[in-house]
Amino acid sequence: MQSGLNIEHVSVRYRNGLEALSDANLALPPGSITALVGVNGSGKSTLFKSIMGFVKLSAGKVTFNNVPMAQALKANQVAYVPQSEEIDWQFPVLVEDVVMMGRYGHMNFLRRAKQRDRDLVRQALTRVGMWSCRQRQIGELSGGQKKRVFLARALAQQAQLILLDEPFTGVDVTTEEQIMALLRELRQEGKMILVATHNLGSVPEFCDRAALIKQRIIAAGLTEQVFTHQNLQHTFGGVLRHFILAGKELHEDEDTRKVTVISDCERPVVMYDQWAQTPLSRQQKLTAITSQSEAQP
Ligand SMILES: Nc1ncnc2c1ncn2[C@@H]1O[C@H](COP(=O)(O)OP(=O)(O)OP(=O)(O)O)[C@@H](O)[C@H]1O
Repeated sequence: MQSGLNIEHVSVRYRNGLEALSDANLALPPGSITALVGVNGSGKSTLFKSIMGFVKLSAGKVTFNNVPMAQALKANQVAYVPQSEEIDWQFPVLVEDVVMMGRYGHMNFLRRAKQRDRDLVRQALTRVGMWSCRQRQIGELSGGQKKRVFLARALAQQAQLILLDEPFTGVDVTTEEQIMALLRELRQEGKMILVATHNLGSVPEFCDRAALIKQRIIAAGLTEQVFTHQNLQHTFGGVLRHFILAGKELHEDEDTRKVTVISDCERPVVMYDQWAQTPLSRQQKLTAITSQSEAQP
């Protein structure tokens, strides 16, 4: 079997009888960032919870580097950054204490931090640009700052597999780009990252792989192979909007290439002709979207 994360034939049925995941299969190789994309209620969080052992599997198994997931979790190899709504921000705790929680699994039951733990907390907070906020209460921070603190906790944990549930919700473009840059660095270091996101437009920018989910994994693999119009349409059904821009609406010269814009209402995916050919810059994307709205009265 391949090293990395392997999810094989996993099904999850909640107590109310709803089958949120059905025969899901997904593999994450070392040194990769995989986007997990699907509509609300398609099973993204349930998939995370089944990796973390928070829900009982009704069928299938999850392994990490060829050992059962429970063993990998015990060895602190997995960090989970949940959706912001799942965290109690009223809980009075300092930023540096949140990050130190990433070290708990490496400490004995007395949870007394050693110098190495403190060094890793400092390095992690510095890396996400939050060291100067270390003495602040977590609840006082902005949405983007909170996300960075939770990312720092995952860094301090030195996890091999990092699960991020909607890391870009409520985050400005600068913070989004900082988070993406950090994730790329982590990929270089050989880590595996699974990111649930509704931000379709950012997926080709930083995810080398993608998995489309709708109770089952509809398609998974290299982003350019998975992120096709047909697969996205199947995943999003009627929710998806799709425009093709060409001719005078797009070009003032003889360039005949088309731009395809696919959106589920957050940031759209923009493809210039054959999409793997020419990734567009942010400015080009904005221009394309503006041209579209001007072109459609
Ligand atoms: N604890 C639970 N008990 C019963 N049903 C649940 C429970 N948690 C989730 N569900 C249901 O399982 C399905 C999948 O939910 P899940 O939270 O995994 O979706 P999601 O893709 O993460 O959605 P979103 O994009 O809105 O975060 C939904 O129909 C949801 O209502």
